[in-house]
Amino acid sequence: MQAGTGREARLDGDAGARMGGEDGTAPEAGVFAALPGAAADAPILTRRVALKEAFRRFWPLTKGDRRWLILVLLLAILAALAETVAILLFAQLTDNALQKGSVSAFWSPAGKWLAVAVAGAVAGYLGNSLAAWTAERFVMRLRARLFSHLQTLPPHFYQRNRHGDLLERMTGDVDAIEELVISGVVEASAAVFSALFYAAAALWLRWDLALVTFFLAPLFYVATRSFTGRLKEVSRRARKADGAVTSVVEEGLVNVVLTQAYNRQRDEEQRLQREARTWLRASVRSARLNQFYEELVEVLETVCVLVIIGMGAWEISAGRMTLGQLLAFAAFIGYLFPPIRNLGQLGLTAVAATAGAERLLEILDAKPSVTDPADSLTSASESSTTSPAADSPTSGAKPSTTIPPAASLMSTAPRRAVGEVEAQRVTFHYPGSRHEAVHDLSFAAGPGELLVITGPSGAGKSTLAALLLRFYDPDAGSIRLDGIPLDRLPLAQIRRNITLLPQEVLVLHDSIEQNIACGRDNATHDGRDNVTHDDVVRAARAADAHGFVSALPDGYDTEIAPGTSRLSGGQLQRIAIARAMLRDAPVLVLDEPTTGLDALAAQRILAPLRRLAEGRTTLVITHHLDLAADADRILVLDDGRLVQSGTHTELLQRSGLYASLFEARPQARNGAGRPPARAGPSSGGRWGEGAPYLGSTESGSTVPGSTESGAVAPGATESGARLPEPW
Ligand SMILES: Nc1ncnc2c1ncn2[C@@H]1O[C@H](COP(=O)(O)OP(=O)(O)OP(=O)(O)O)[C@@H](O)[C@H]1O
Repeated sequence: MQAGTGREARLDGDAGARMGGEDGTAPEAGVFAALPGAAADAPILTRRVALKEAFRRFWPLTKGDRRWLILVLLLAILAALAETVAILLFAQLTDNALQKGSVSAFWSPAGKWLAVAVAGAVAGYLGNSLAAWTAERFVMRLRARLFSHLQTLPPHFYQRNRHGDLLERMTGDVDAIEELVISGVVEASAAVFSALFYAAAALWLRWDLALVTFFLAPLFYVATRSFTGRLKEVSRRARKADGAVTSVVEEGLVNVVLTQAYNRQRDEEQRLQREARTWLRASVRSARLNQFYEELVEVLETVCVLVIIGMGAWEISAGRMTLGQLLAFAAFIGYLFPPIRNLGQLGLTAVAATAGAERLLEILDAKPSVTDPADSLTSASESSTTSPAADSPTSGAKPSTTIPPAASLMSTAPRRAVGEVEAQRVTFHYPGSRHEAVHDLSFAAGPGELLVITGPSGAGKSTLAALLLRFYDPDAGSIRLDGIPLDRLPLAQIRRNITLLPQEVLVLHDSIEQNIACGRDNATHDGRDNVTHDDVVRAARAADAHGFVSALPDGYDTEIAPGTSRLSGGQLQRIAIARAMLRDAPVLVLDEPTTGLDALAAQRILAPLRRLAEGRTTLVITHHLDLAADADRILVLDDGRLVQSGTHTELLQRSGLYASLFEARPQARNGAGRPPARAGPSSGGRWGEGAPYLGSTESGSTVPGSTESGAVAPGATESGARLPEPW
């Protein structure tokens, strides 16, 4: 509940200018001044927000706590009233007890003074405690609101905005808004009431002297006004500088391995120093401005006090005033200064907080790229008879020929889809980019089918995965699940039925058990509502993860965290497979499941992947063409277009991109380009199961040279040096 000087003291000079360009953060406003809602398409843009608008946008968050705010105000009024009465009692004591030297005249006013002081102290204590509680609740609510909004924003929003800056917005800027909306309102109201009481008491004592003093009040106003503009600018830059420093620190921590491996410590330190210098300049400038303002107000107060004492001396000498009255009058005027000074300071704090408001509104105004369809519940019956694609504004596709009854999928209740996936003439470009990442792409896949999607880097494979999960809607064409366009399905329903295994295994900061359990919907971070330990172990066994997890000292309770995982890439991949097993969705999208794994580790995840894919519609995005050999169909993409489709054998027979990619793969370049034979009945299925060097499985077969615990057996290396054959 401080008037904000402490926070501003951390602010900076010219961070904004730098951040606009080189370091990839939000540019200054000017030509970039953004329309509300446009921010998801580009780095967050700065839109100037007036104090009134900032207040209007955030005030609704106080709903539910407004009665407490009123109580805080009443307590503040009570405390100010107690202070006023105490000063009057002090005047009484001076005149009746001190000046006359009468001890008997001391007790009554002294007793009253003590009672009033205690009442004031209780009111002050309760008021401040309640104010702090309300303020923190506001902060929690605002942070939750921001966090939940951030979670709806599309992947490119995070690619284009620095995480550190977003973190700073979630912390520093949220605090600034609290100072504006809660502390600001409470302190300003308390200051107004205190000022009114003291002014009224001063007028009551000597209205003529009081009026003379009040004439000096505009001086305070002028002083405050002259600082407002400058402080707002410095605060705006400082908030950005805070974000830049946090970003550099966060990126430094994430990239610590790169930093150490490439001896980049000095570069990183210099980067931090550059941002810190910018922050330092703003911080010092802000502190100087605030201090200058404080000192100016002190001088003005001294002028006022000297005027009062001068007038008081004249009045006492003329016998028109007692010493007690003069002291009380001086006290009231003296007490009047802090609330007035507070009001001025609060004005500056509020102005500074608008810089934080601008940064938060930029996030809140960024729109998710996709939302739940408004009519997903009501249109269930209609969608079973006509093609919803026909009237979908985003769809340029022809109506689907067969639309199955879809009511179950259209409902928000978790229902299992059959798993028919169909893309119809899908075209898409990323927001802010002119290049079409996917162009006129069509394909279909059903349960039990394995589709491999391959192509050179940048061909649009991962984009297709993003479209399938409906992170984005196509610009033209449609993607359907069980015949229903994705944009007609609730998002939760799509993601319940289509599981994505992204390239990079995503890990929660939690136990391995929870990292697997979170695959099931509503399995909370710390609760296991609908997942038992046995479920987790079963999934881990099927993913060939149980062995190495059990071998860890803390087993399933072993804590892992993003970026600091104690597990190898292959082990993490198997945790992700166990998670997907538990999720048990009818459609699977595997984006480069073997990325970053050496040949042996890649081989070890094939069997669990095969078990995972069983009976599901599986789309595997991969450069790893040995995975493609057993696919039912291979789609070859190039520059967003489908250029070839067929089985491995068919595509090899036709010369074309697939054959070139297959020939160019590392194993082929090493002179071992023999395509793996399609698994026959004896080998038991797809993806090389039954190959002699296949990784160990929970059923007990063991890979030569490797152990289930992840340890490397004698004579073999993790890099697969002993791998007998290319696969
Ligand atoms: N967020 C984005 N904003 C703009 N363009 C993007 C974005 N993400 C990808 N692209 C572009 O879309 C095209 C397809 O990218 P995509 O990541 O889908 O390729 P890919 O085939 O998965 O590549 P890789 O095999 O290297 O992962 C590329 O030209 C890429 O530059």
